[in-house]
Amino acid sequence: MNRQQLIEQIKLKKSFLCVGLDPDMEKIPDFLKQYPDPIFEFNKRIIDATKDLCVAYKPNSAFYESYGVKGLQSLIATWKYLPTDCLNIIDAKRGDIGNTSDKYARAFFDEATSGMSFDAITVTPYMGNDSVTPYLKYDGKWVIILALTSSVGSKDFQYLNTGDGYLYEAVIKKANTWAGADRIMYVVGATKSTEFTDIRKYAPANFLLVPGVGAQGGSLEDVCKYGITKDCGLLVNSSRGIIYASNGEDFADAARAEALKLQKEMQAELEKAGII
Ligand SMILES: O=C(O)c1cc(=O)[nH]c(=O)n1[C@@H]1O[C@H](COP(=O)(O)O)[C@@H](O)[C@H]1O
Repeated sequence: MNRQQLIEQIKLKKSFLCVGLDPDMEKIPDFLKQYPDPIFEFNKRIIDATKDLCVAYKPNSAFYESYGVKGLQSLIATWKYLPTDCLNIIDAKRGDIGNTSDKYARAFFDEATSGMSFDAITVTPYMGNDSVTPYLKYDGKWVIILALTSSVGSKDFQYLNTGDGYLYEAVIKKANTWAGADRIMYVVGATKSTEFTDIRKYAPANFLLVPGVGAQGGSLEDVCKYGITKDCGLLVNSSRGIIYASNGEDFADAARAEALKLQKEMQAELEKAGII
């Protein structure tokens, strides 16, 4: 899905919600465990219940890899099931030397090799240009670079003063030279909403993937106040707040209710910004 298609979906669905698919066997409802692939069954029902309310899905690879071969099978089945009118993001947070990054890019972008071809991947920029550019060789695919994360640990490195601003600012300035706003997004945590004004100085047009609302306590209103652009420019993710709204038989309905609450708030923000 390209930038224009993403913007169209945001306007059509009046939403910039990304649903995080972080399935955990200890948290999914017990009755699903009778199915041959409980994780896929869980995801399938979450997707069915939310697909008209969101514009993106983000499976986090750790929640699949931790179950070994079976987990990867669940991830592939989930990727195949994701609706084509939603951007699908693999949250893999990879970063390695060039030839290794080539392999990671194949793992997540090359269906003929791995059985999966996501639209976008999260990557860590720490190893620099040659660790990121292999993903950009895939036409039309997005690279989502960690800039300022929602985590407490963001202060350890991302806020280091380089003498010319914070390290996270240097990351954005440098990554902007690798590709434009039609190929690169940045991760900025919702818990860092006051920094959005600063980030918009360096990334005025890029979409920002914003995790951290819901379970981590970030405010959607503040994110929009400082981060929204004329094209919206935001994909706000919630994982646990939606998918674990209930662990009973009603889990999909409960997930829908939480997604609907966020979609309504997003609609109001899009109207306030004059986007719809
Ligand atoms: O890259 C991410 O998606 C990410 C970056 C970040 O700074 N913080 C963060 O929480 N995430 C991911 O976003 C999701 C947040 O999940 P919830 O806190 O349950 O909504 C998890 O999959 C995290 O790994």
